[in-house]
Formats: sequence, C-alpha cells, structure tokens
Amino acid sequence: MRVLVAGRTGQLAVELLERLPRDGHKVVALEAPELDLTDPESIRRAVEQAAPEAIINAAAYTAVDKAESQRDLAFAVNAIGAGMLAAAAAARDLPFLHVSTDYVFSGDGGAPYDEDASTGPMGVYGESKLAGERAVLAANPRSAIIRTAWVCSPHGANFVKTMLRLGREREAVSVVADQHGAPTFAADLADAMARMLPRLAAAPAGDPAFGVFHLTGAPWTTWHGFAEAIFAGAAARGHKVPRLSAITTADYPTPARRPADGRLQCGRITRIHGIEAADWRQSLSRCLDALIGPQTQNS
Ligand SMILES: NC(=O)C1=CN([C@@H]2O[C@H](COP(=O)(O)OP(=O)(O)OC[C@H]3O[C@@H](n4cnc5c(N)ncnc54)[C@H](O)[C@@H]3O)[C@@H](O)[C@H]2O)C=CC1
Repeated sequence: MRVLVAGRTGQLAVELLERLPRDGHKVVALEAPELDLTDPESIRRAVEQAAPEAIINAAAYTAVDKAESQRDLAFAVNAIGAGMLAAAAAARDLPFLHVSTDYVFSGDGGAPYDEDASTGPMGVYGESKLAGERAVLAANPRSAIIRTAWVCSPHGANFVKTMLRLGREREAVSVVADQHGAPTFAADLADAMARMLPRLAAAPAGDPAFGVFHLTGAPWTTWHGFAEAIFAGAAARGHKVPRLSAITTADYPTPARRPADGRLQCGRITRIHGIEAADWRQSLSRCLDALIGPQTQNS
C-alpha cells in the first residue's frame, strides 16, 4: 500500500520509515515545507502528488513547555493542521492514523485512564492535542487515534538521551518520582501502526477498527523508575552513570503542568486490533544497544 506519512525526521516518522517497508508498503514521508500542517495548499499538493492509500500523521508541535507561550502555533499544527490532513484523507475516502497523548488528561483521576475517560488537559499542548482529536474525528470517520506517552527512540530529543547526556556531564541527577505513566518506544508504536493498517484500509466508516485507542509500553512506572532502568542499562554497557535521587514535581517546576498520573489502560487496542502493550524494558535495551552498543556486563 502507498502510505503518506506527515513528518519525516521525528521519532515516530523515522521508525515508520523503517517498519512499514518491511510489510511491503511504499512510504512517502514529508515534512515542512513540502508538507506543512499550517499550510493548506501544501497539504493539498502533497496528498495529490503522493496519491496514497492511507495517511499517517506523525507530525506535531511537541514542545510541551514552549507551547504555553506559543498557543497559536501549537493549535495551528496539532488541531487545525491535523484536522485539515484528516479532511484531505476523507476527501479520498482514505483511512487516517493519528497520534495523541496522555496530556489530554488531568492526571488527578487516581486510576489509569481508559479510552472513554473524561479528558481535562492541564496545559496548552494537551489542549491543542485534544482539539486535534476532535478535529480529526469530525473530519474523517475513518480515523484511528492512538494516545501514547513518554515517547523515546534512538533518534530525536527524548528522556533516554537526556539521561545519558546528564550521566556524562554530572555526578548526580534528580528525577521526579511522583509522576506515573509508562515509556513508549517509537519502534513499538510504529509496529502497532503497521499491524493496524491492513484492517484500517479495508474497514468502512463506523467499524470498531476506528476511534480512540491507548497504547504505551508496560509496565507502569515513574520518571524516576524509568531513569533507574536507563542508568542500569547504561552501566551494563560500560557507560558512566551518575548518582540518581528522587524528587517531587514541586521540586522541579516547569512552565507546563504535567499529569501526576497519566497511566493509560490499553485494553481497546488489544480487543479490537490484537495489539498488546510492549515491555518497554526490552525496547529500552534495544535503544541502548543502538545508542551505546551491546551490553558488556550482566545487569
Ligand atoms: N514525544 C513524546 O513524548 C510524545 C509524543 N506524542 C505524540 O506522538 C506523535 C509523534 O511524536 P514524536 O515523533 O515524538 O515527535 P517529534 O517532535 O520527534 O517529531 C515531530 C515532527 O513533526 C514535524 N513538524 C512540526 N511542525 C510541523 C508542521 N507544521 N508541519 C509538518 N511537520 C511538522 C517536526 O519537524 C518533526 O519531524 C506526535 O503526535 C506527538 O504529539 C504523544 C505523547 C508523548
């Protein structure tokens, strides 16, 4: 199948470019200026020229803290732009795969969120992504949206790479231990999308294959727990690691508030698409192999 991917250098787009051809798909991955989600004409032209059979939106404004002072840009990309791309897919009766975030939730629910839980974003990024979900679903009934969280990969900017850098630069690192969720490796997300595509391509509007799904890695942890695993893996590969201490969110103020408990129940994607949450510890190990090299010691 010919698949148009919006985004080319982002974490997810890079993994899609690697994963989709393995299923025989031909991928056209574009980002600005060829496909700029804030430019309707570029969207029209890109879709016309690529003539895809499915469209995946891996592009987004992802600067969570900056979004607090760039509301218009965050909404232009994540809400209006996502909606325009979904509409361009709908005009050709194409399935549309889109990505959203645990930041659509407030994080004070006291339990993991399922796909039907009430939303209540606490910052501009989450608001823009929630508006994007609504715009996408309104524009194209053949849309599947995956809410995910804590996305990491060997490419781009992410927590794993930040921890490895801090480990090299500092003797001690403090990480928040009171925000709960789960890391998601972009390769696992790309794999899930590849597995969903054939059914999405065949299913008519109204089929349960479409709608909102949750997918993160498993098991749930905290940022501190994730940092512990990163440093254990790094040490086993002979990488210098710092002393790690646990702090609270109150000790580490950021412009945007983050959900204290952004754990996502991933049941619907398992029931409908047969996709299970991947164990992020194994995916972390592969990511560290790519970033540092293979393990040299038992951990
Ligand atoms: N990174 C994370 O921790 C999380 C990401 N997500 C979502 O997952 C999806 C993929 O995220 P990542 O790959 O991590 O993001 P990323 O930040 O690595 O890549 C985003 C891509 O979008 C492109 N882009 C930005 N503005 C654009 C525009 N106006 N037109 C076209 N392209 C544009 C960028 O150039 C970049 O290639 C996004 O929808 C994001 O909101 C959800 C939860 C957590």
